[in-house]
Amino acid sequence: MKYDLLIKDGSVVFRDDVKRADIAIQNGKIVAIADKIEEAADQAVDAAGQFVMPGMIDAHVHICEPGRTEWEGFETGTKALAAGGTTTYIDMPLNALPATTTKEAFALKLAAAEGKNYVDYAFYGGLVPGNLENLQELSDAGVVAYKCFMATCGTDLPDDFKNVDDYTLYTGMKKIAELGHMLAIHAENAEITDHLAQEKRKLGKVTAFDYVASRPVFTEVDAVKRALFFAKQTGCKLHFVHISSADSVEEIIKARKEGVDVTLESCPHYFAITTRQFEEIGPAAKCSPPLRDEWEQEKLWEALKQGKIDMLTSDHSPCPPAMKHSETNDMFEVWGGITGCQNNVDLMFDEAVKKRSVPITEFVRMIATTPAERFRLRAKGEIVIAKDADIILLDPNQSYVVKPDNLYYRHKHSPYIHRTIHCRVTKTFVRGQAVFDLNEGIVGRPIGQFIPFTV
Ligand SMILES: NC(=O)NC(NC(N)=O)C(=O)[O-]
Ligand SMILES: [Zn+2]
Ligand SMILES: [Zn+2]
Repeated sequence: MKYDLLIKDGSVVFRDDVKRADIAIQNGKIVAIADKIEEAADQAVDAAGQFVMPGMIDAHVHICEPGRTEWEGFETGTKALAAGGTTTYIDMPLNALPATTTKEAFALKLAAAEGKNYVDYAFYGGLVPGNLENLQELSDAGVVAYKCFMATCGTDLPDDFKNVDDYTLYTGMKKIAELGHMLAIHAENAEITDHLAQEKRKLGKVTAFDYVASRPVFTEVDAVKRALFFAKQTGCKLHFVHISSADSVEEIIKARKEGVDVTLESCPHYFAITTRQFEEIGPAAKCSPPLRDEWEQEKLWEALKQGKIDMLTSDHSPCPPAMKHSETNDMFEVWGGITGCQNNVDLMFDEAVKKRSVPITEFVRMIATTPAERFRLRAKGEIVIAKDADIILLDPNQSYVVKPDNLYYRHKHSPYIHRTIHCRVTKTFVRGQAVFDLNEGIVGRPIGQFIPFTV
């Protein structure tokens, strides 16, 4: 038997342990795992001294194509994902035009994505006021889940995404439950955050600290609690995106114990950047919910160490540089969204595994295994026989400084520029094919495939 690819001598991260092993790949699948595999292969990769793990499944990415490809397109966005160690991503239904809220918009997304992706991908559909009748057709088209905003969205063209009113949230959950689907929620109280922002701006209070103060933790907790209450009424399965506070985590876990089928994600920036650092970095670090102070961040780290964070996602929400600039230094004016997906695996490995001794199996659970299970990407998320060979190599001892030149994004701004990261993704394989190699950069063709979802 001649294999297509052998990955030899690495420290392989399995579900429950890390073991030195060889991995054989044939036709894009993992076909053998053993201490030593002696058979021949077309290609052999020496992974000695490196961790071999499943590629990240980034369940929260905003590719802005079609319609706003000048913000970020499939090609540039997925090169960045591949270079950062992501092998599958789920695209959010907003920032492209039109927003993915009808089957027609879904078809436009699918067509625009064809032949441009370096990693595999699935799509979210949107729940917005007025599209209840479109939820079934989006399910039929293959969306992996639905997404809604309880906060006000940052874009406002006619074809853009709109946040839900209570009626839409409630009836949407009922319908999504009937469809056997899941609703993902951006949970912040729109009315309070909008009014606090207006108050601040009226007083000329427009710094990073003022922006953060306009979106206090309780506005996230409030939205989380209300959504959980609606979930209890409707039986809808929920997933909370980009949770920024330990208080929200606790509410979600409490509801889970009470029987709600609910998960949550958080993002590297909530663990790696504080409000004070946001003030120093400037608009590149603006996002919503905002980056929290040291005390809140420490509580979130505690939650992570206790295994309460189901998954990590990038919330890669890019924009052109002009939108991250304000003539009057008004933090409310600039785009809220972080360009960061390329550094997520190594940054979080550095912060969690290296600096805070989080077990590497826990890290892999958060970046790959749980997202695969929750979004039912059945061929993905784990190094076991018969799964797709979506595999990355990570060198735990290679430090580097993030520089614009290394970034594949359409626009090379990111809050992590100038940051030293003490480990590095060195190779990325999607279904056994190399898409990134540290020495050569992006390699091969855009081989990424759409993963249609069936309930
Ligand atoms: N329109 C956006 O991309 N928004 C995103 N922006 C952030 N997180 O700042 C998001 O996920 O809410
Ligand atoms: Zn959001
Ligand atoms: Zn987002």
